Amino acid sequence: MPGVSLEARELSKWFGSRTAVDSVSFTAHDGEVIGLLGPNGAGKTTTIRMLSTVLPPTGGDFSVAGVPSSRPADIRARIGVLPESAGYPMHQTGLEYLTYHGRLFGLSREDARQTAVRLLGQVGLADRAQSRISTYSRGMRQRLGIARALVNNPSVVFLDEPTLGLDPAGQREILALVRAIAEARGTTVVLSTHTLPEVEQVCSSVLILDKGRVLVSGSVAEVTSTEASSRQSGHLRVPPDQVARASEVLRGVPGVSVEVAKDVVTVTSSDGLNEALSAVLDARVTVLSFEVDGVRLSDAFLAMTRGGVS
Ligand SMILES: Nc1ncnc2c1ncn2[C@@H]1O[C@H](COP(=O)(O)OP(=O)(O)OP(=O)(O)O)[C@@H](O)[C@H]1O
Repeated sequence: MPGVSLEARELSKWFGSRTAVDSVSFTAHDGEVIGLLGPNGAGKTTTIRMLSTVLPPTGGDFSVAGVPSSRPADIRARIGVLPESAGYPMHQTGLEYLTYHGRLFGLSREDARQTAVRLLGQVGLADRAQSRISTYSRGMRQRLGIARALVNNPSVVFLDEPTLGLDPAGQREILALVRAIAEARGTTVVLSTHTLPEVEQVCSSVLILDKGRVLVSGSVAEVTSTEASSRQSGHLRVPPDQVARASEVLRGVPGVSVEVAKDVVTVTSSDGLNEALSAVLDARVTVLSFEVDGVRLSDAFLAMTRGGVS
């Protein structure tokens, strides 16, 4: 069983009378990629800023690799951060930049340089090590930022919207990198995003925030199955001359809503679809096919935040 790398207990932050984060609790393990998901203003960045010791919590506490939040300097030695909008010294090369940060963490000149070379290789920037950062694309700068977050070999890495503003290829590269960091190094990655498919692709667990509160947390599979059990849709294909009969029968089943497009009848029910299908068969309608939708995390998220996502 992997060890606990991050534990937040009732973490809260108020700005004046505004509650940005409200009693957030969760646990993350070594090698886990945990997605912080939520609409604008949900409290994702504030949560990351507290966990990375930039902002003191108003209430609650947390620990990183067993180090309590009352020791922020020791926590900073064990974490890496890619902030939402990271700035870079454009005149430096990638190699100089990472070497400098290695030195800040107390590495010798030679160790810092070796670490920088290794990390540049890991993030796919080996061939641009000697180029000035000003010549890097946005995706390359994000990868450099991730390399910087790994300089001190952290237990936990926080990535605040790492794919924001990247094209699909750039997004894919970052997500592959996130996966590699968690798998190869056993690092815990906390990744905040608005982009739902991103969580489905790369995260093992998810924390959905809305208005500062945790709406739901758990593995991606658990969160989607919670939603799946509460609402299900299926697509019924029948011969064209039986579509009207099928939809009439289905409209008579309690709790079922029906939409018809050509010869496909889409059935949605909060009580499962067995009763709807039985009613159609009892009415001797010929069923050519019946396909139940898989519920995606995006459906769960949209249902839970009532559409509050861009
Ligand atoms: N320094 C601050 N002073 C006052 N209010 C703040 C401050 N920082 C954040 N807030 C408020 O806290 C709430 C949560 O903001 P936060 O930036 O954490 O959300 P978010 O989920 O990261 O949003 P986004 O996806 O837009 O980045 C918002 O209502 C925001 O206006």
